[in-house]
Amino acid sequence: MRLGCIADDFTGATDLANELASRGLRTSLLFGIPADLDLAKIDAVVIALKSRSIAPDAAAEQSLAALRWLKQAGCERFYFKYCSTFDSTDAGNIGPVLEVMAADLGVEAVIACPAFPATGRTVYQGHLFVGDRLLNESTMRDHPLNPMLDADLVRVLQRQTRGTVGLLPREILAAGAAAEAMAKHRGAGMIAVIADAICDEDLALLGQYCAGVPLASGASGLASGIARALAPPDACRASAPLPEAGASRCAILAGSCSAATRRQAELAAERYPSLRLSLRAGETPEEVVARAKDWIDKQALDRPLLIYSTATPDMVEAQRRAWPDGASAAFEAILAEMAAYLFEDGGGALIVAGGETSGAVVSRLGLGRIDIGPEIDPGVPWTIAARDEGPPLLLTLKSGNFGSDDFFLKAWEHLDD
Ligand SMILES: Nc1ncnc2c1ncn2[C@@H]1O[C@H](COP(=O)(O)OP(=O)(O)O)[C@@H](O)[C@H]1O
Ligand SMILES: O=C(O)[C@@H](O)C(=O)COP(=O)(O)O
Repeated sequence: MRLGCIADDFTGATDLANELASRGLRTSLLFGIPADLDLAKIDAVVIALKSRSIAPDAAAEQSLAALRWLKQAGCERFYFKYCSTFDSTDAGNIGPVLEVMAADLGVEAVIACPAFPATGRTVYQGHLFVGDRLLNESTMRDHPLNPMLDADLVRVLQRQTRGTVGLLPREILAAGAAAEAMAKHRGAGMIAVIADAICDEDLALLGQYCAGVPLASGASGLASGIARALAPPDACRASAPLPEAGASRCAILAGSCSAATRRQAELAAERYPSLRLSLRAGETPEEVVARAKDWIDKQALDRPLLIYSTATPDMVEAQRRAWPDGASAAFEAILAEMAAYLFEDGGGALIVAGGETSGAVVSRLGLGRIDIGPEIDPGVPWTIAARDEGPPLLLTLKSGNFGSDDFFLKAWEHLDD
């Protein structure tokens, strides 16, 4: 049974592929829809889209194209991966994408569960917690693109869908009555059902149910539960060894303004040469790129460089006042140019922090697929991107809110092991 997955951003896609690989599924991670691919030895395919924060129609259209490609590639079970903090707005894009995928597969009552206990995301009575806080009381309320102001996921998803959204409470799951309850939801014509899960055992139970139906959705925690049901019980992690990074460049490019990345960047700035980016009033992104290139040219390349636009909510607000015309998109483009300047000709090791930022960087570098390597922290592996010419690029796409405070330091230590 081959699993076909669509992820709505690039860090989410590596997180998902990392979980599937750690359950023993031989997983291929593709950026966009490939022209062709040999899937002979592949158990799971993840297509990464940059569809989280685009217009809902475009997200639905791209996801449908990916779903059709996965079907034709022999996948029989499908998974839609979104953020464990349910990043979306009242317009979408979780609801519109779910509806279009469900319609294409002819299914109702799709499970939606963003729980990922390894990173503190749990769902209880349909409410999403980040650590010990409700979602709307967590730092996600200040996200620059998708501020999350409501923790009641039934309500949140209902605002994004035409069909009705229901709830599968933990009590029913724990009593082994999920299949029966879901049959009733399907009979009632529900489009999606938010499922509770507060631990990996809940996700294993939910995964057993989801492995038997065509479509499920959530973060990488539920995908791991599904992989657990699909993989042989004695399977071990299916990931690639890291090749030598070589003597070439190392850099951290951070565009995430999430709390974890702010702490990580602060610590790394004490250790490595660092450049904080900002857009002054009246300045063009090209001028910022030129300044940053000058700075890079003056650095020795024997230590990682940190280049970041990471900022506190107050700084983001001030930045938007100084540069009201799309500062977020501009920083994505600037960091993508930095990646191209440093890594276009292959080789080296690059960490990118932030989902949208990763999408911009990977697209600028023209990477088509990567292999999953060893895990650094929950949800964040090193990956290996083969290039047409020269040595591969070692790449980490770090979700904004993932990783310990010393993540950036720890990631390089992995390469020295
Ligand atoms: N100083 C800043 N001011 C305004 N927007 C910023 C700033 N720095 C980064 N951004 C933008 O914030 C967004 C962060 O999103 P993303 O990269 O997905 O991070 P995360 O993984 O934390 O969600 C990006 O669009 C990025 O360009
Ligand atoms: O599920 C998660 O939290 C991550 O896999 C993810 O999607 C993170 O997105 P960003 O925070 O935008 O990097």
